Amino acid sequence: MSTTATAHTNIALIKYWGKKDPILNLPTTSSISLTLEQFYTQTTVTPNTHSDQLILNNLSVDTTRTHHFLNILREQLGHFSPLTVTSTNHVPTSAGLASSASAFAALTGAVTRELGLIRSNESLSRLARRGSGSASRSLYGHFAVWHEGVDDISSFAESLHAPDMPIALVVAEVSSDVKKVSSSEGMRRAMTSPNYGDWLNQSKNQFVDMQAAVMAKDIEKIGSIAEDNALSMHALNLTARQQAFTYFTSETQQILNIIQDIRHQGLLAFATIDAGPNVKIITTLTTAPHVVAALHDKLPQLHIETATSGSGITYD
Ligand SMILES: Nc1ncnc2c1ncn2[C@@H]1O[C@H](COP(=O)(O)OP(=O)(O)OP(=O)(O)O)[C@@H](O)[C@H]1O
Ligand SMILES: C[C@@](O)(CCOP(=O)(O)OP(=O)(O)O)CC(=O)O
Repeated sequence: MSTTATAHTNIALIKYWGKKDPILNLPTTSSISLTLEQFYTQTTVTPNTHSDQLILNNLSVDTTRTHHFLNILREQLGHFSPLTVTSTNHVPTSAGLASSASAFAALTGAVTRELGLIRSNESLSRLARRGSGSASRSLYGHFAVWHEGVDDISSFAESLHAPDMPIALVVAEVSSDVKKVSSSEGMRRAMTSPNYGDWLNQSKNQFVDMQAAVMAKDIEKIGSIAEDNALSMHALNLTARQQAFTYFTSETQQILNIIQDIRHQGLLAFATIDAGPNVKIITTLTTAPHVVAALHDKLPQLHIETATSGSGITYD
């Protein structure tokens, strides 16, 4: 007896970068994301008689975070026996490409189904949030919104019910090495920046503007707001009072410069960056090949993949 679920990663256009409650994973801001079709996690859970185990990409790996999360699910859903979690990430792990988002969404779905429970995606999003905040948004396809909320009940994600649009995300993979500063630790440091309060206010306005841009299918506006939001998030890391840091490498900066150049040449291209050096370029389906060509022209070795809007959680 086993159950399999597949969830796609999502890229935040309005970022989650700070926790008002680290135990419940309550964020300091509401966030908006785009789910990606080409990057996903497939997870199978099988009961065993020994202990929780995680087999990730065919390797037996450290189970601490998974075990901790399964215990939260036991608390919330009722006791269940130890599980062998067999998971494949079709996305680099721990490289700021949101493997934890698809991972914890898929795990939440698989466990709930295995227990024979039928829960709404909203309720699953609240559970997934406890594993990794960004996972709350990965239950949904296309554009999702995670409402920051004030407690466990009110902090959930839902679909934005956005219209279809020809949006694409060009992922420039600078490095798939495991990052040195985890998202949780990065947020903790960023919150010590003297600019953090201003960032919260700015994010509130950008959240409203982003929703309007998404509903208007205005990809240029979506890109422009997302780039502003992301760059100011990374400015917090640099200005942290405690252990200031950056996820940027010289290649990250080079890619940002190329994006600026091609934008001046008239191409629709805006950058967003998460907890790692990789750059995701928001563009249109027809412009994406030109963005890829411009990047390869200057950086021939760069690993690039183009992603499109993806679907919500599915079960086998
Ligand atoms: N398929 C999986 N099943 C269970 N746990 C996973 C899986 N994939 C990743 N994880 C857990 O998530 C951690 C990676 O999460 P982390 O938030 O640090 O990085 P990320 O998700 O790649 O990047 P981001 O900060 O953009 O979300 C891994 O160390 C592992 O504990
Ligand atoms: C920069 C981000 O990608 C941060 C994601 O952080 P995580 O969701 O990985 O953090 P934890 O809740 O501590 O697991 C922005 C975002 O996805 O909103």
